[in-house]
Amino acid sequence: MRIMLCGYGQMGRMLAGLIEESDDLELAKVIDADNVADLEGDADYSADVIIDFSSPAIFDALAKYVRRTGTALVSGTTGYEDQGEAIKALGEYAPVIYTENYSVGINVMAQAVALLGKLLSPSFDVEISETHHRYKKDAPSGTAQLLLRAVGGDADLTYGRSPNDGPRQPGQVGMHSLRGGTVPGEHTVAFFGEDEVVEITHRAFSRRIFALGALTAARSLVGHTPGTYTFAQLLEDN
Ligand SMILES: NC(=O)C1=CN([C@@H]2O[C@H](COP(=O)(O)OP(=O)(O)OC[C@H]3O[C@@H](n4cnc5c(N)ncnc54)[C@H](OP(=O)(O)O)[C@@H]3O)[C@@H](O)[C@H]2O)C=CC1
Ligand SMILES: O=C(O)C1=N[C@H](C(=O)O)C[C@H](O)C1
Repeated sequence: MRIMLCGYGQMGRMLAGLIEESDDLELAKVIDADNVADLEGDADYSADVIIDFSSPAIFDALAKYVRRTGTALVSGTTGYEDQGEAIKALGEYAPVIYTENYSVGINVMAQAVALLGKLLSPSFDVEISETHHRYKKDAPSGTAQLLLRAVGGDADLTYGRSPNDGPRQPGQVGMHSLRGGTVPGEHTVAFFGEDEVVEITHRAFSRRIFALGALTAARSLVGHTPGTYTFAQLLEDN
């Protein structure tokens, strides 16, 4: 399977290493900030799939390429205003998957959190916290927003605490971001009740889980007709 990588940062380089080590994968092209123009004109790198871990800034050029060539797209880039909705719309032209997190653990945690939200709301207050490495550009993380959707939170009611905020308002969901060191990604959803707390945490010990998840999605996506697929659907193929 021929893979075009968009973004050659921490994720892009890890994916390139895994492609190099594998027998069935081949690197067709690398697009980075300095050669985005390579996507334009009549360029076609005969890739079976594009894997994108870059920046929302690439979206227009990438979308044009997908519409023109119909190449399957696995996208994990976060920081989009609309959390990937525009990427998902490319499903009209190619098989597409967008998720803010390609780990199996977060996929299952989102389902667990949805159940806890249903069982514990509205009497329990919900707070979401995430910790990432010092280089991460966006906050809150895409995964924190995925978990907020899962727990049934309303984005208009999210807040971060500051000194004069006063008491916590009913129905609000706290979103808290910590940045430092080399943490690949930690997410906690806490449900605070009267004299009790339920917490569920996912810790990534390496970016490898995201890269392997993206490759699993890519292998599965390539056999599909145009459309938008979820990570859960593609995992079922394995
Ligand atoms: N869904 C998931 O499971 C995961 C998602 N992510 C997300 O993936 C993205 C990348 O993460 P990571 O690799 O750690 O970040 P890095 O900052 O290490 O890498 C980003 C790469 O994208 C490049 N880039 C920046 N702007 C553009 C552009 N306009 N066009 C093409 N390339 C561009 C950067 O180039 P340059 O260095 O020259 O600026 C860099 O090579 C982030 O949004 C992150 O949140 C990360 C891990 C897992
Ligand atoms: O930037 C990262 O590193 C990560 N970003 C994703 C996010 O924003 O949720 C996924 C993972 O947590 C790592």
